[in-house]
Amino acid sequence: MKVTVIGAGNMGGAMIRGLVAGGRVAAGDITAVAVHDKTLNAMREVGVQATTDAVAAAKTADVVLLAVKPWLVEGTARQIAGAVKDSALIGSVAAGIGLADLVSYFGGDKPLFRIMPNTAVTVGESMTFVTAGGATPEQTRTMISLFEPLGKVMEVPEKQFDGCMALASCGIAYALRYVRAAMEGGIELGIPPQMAQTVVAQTLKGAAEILLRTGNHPEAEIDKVTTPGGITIKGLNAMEANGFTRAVIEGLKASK
Ligand SMILES: NC(=O)C1=CN([C@@H]2O[C@H](COP(=O)(O)OP(=O)(O)OC[C@H]3O[C@@H](n4cnc5c(N)ncnc54)[C@H](O)[C@@H]3O)[C@@H](O)[C@H]2O)C=CC1
Ligand SMILES: O=C(O)[C@@H]1CCC=N1
Repeated sequence: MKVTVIGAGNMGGAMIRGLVAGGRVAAGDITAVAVHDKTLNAMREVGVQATTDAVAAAKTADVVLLAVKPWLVEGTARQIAGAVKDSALIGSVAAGIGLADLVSYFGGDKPLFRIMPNTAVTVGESMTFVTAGGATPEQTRTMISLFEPLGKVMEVPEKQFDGCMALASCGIAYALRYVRAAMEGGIELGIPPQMAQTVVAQTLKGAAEILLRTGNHPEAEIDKVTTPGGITIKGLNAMEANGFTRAVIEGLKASK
């Protein structure tokens, strides 16, 4: 299977590295399309082919993934639309570009996908969403299987896509901002920054593992921590008095 990724920046580059590490596609069958020499060279170092010629790279591909900024998707799509094979799976990771947009660029007779990973593709722990349009179940399975080595994958209807993107693709930044805030609090409490970072990251990892392994509601797990009259409930109440939950909800709702 030949995979062409157009745009090898933060997300495209991370996906390519993840695909190579995932091993479901041979590095030599992956082509990165980029515009800058530095990016082309970085991609060649990963072992994939690299070119500036999007049309040529699209022509031979079984899967084409668009990973340019949203405002460049239409131009890039229209540039390659006549070149892609009829059977090629076409995916876009661009925020805000819907299936209807992709149909208008490529036509309605192609297997089209919206794909939304997050930057944890770099460590094989992405939360990736896939929405298919005009694709057979087998084609959808093929697209999903490409991303499975990069983390967890969920197929979702398009109406859930933007909410999922806010929770996971933007959400990884929100989780990291929590880490930064916690580190700053830890430093006030006398913990050195690097140590605070390790402590907070491991604590988040532990919290995430509890939820993923048990499926328990977070509040059930919080109850196990909050000793009546103890110190955790004082901390939680002080955080809520300062708008913690409200700030998270408003931030997610603003992510569109
Ligand atoms: N950064 C993230 O966490 C996520 C980004 N996305 C989506 O991924 C897409 C790319 O975002 P980033 O990687 O963050 O941006 P970026 O700016 O890091 O990468 C885009 C790359 O595309 C290249 N490019 C521009 N025009 C090109 C062309 N005609 N041919 C080939 N390459 C071209 C740029 O030089 C750049 O390297 C966006 O549409 C964004 O919505 C989706 C999920 C998460
Ligand atoms: O901030 C953005 O627009 C992109 C899409 C999801 C994560 N980063």
